[in-house]
Amino acid sequence: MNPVVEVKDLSFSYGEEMVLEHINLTVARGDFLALMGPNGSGKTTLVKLILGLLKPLSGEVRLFGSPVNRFRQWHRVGYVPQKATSFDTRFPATVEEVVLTGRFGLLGPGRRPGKDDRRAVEETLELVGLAGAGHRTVGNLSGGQQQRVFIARALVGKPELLVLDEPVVGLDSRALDSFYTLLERLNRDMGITLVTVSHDTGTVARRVGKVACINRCLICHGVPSQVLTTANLTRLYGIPVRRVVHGHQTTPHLRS
Ligand SMILES: Nc1ncnc2c1ncn2[C@@H]1O[C@H](COP(=O)(O)OP(=O)(O)OP(=O)(O)O)[C@@H](O)[C@H]1O
Repeated sequence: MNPVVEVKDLSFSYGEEMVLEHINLTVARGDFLALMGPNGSGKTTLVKLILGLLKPLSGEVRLFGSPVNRFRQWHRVGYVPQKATSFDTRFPATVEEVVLTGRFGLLGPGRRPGKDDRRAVEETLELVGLAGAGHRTVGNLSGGQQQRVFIARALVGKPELLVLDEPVVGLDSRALDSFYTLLERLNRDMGITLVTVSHDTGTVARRVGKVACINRCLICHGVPSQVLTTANLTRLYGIPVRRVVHGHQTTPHLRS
């Protein structure tokens, strides 16, 4: 079976500035992968290349076995972009309306949403813990609830791959915890392959299956307990980093 994502010898620059160099990465079906790295290390750029939103300088991206520039089955992919929740809070759309837009790819141009689409919205809101919130205005929800609305929008088309860029910015530790519990359910119970960008090394170490550490190059890639070593994290962040062991879990901490 084809991997869900294959990144082969991928390089990219914005003009003169090289942002990614010779990245090789494979995401298999059922993986829960976090892309980690300091600010400006190229994580969002890599996500955009994976989704075909940017064109590589060299190298290749394949989605479900097809070169991304020829890939057309976008209903198989859900995407929550970095700034999904930073909109004007006076924006009048309801939760249901926003989530319903996630069905448009499946519906095709000109077709109006029907009963099945509305049922899919209801089921997805229940899945993300927002049952009964369909008629609320998105701008009046908390940051964590808004985050779930945009995840619901990405999920409502029943994707096989969900890509999330910095999904936890601004969430407190309780919201963060329940957010990762939701991601684990999507991954484990529904078999959705997940790729998420994260800054939070502690949570990542505990909650995801694999990490890819990026700072222009791929510094390391694999199971968190094996690759988030003091040496790798120090290479990644360019400053000394220590590992703190809690029971069986190893949590890396940045030291300034
Ligand atoms: N549209 C753009 N034009 C020019 N340079 C850009 C553009 N977008 C990003 N960059 C630069 O490319 C580099 C990588 O940016 P990118 O957003 O991919 O990093 P990141 O790891 O996602 O950062 P962060 O963690 O801060 O979100 C940075 O130096 C950034 O300034």
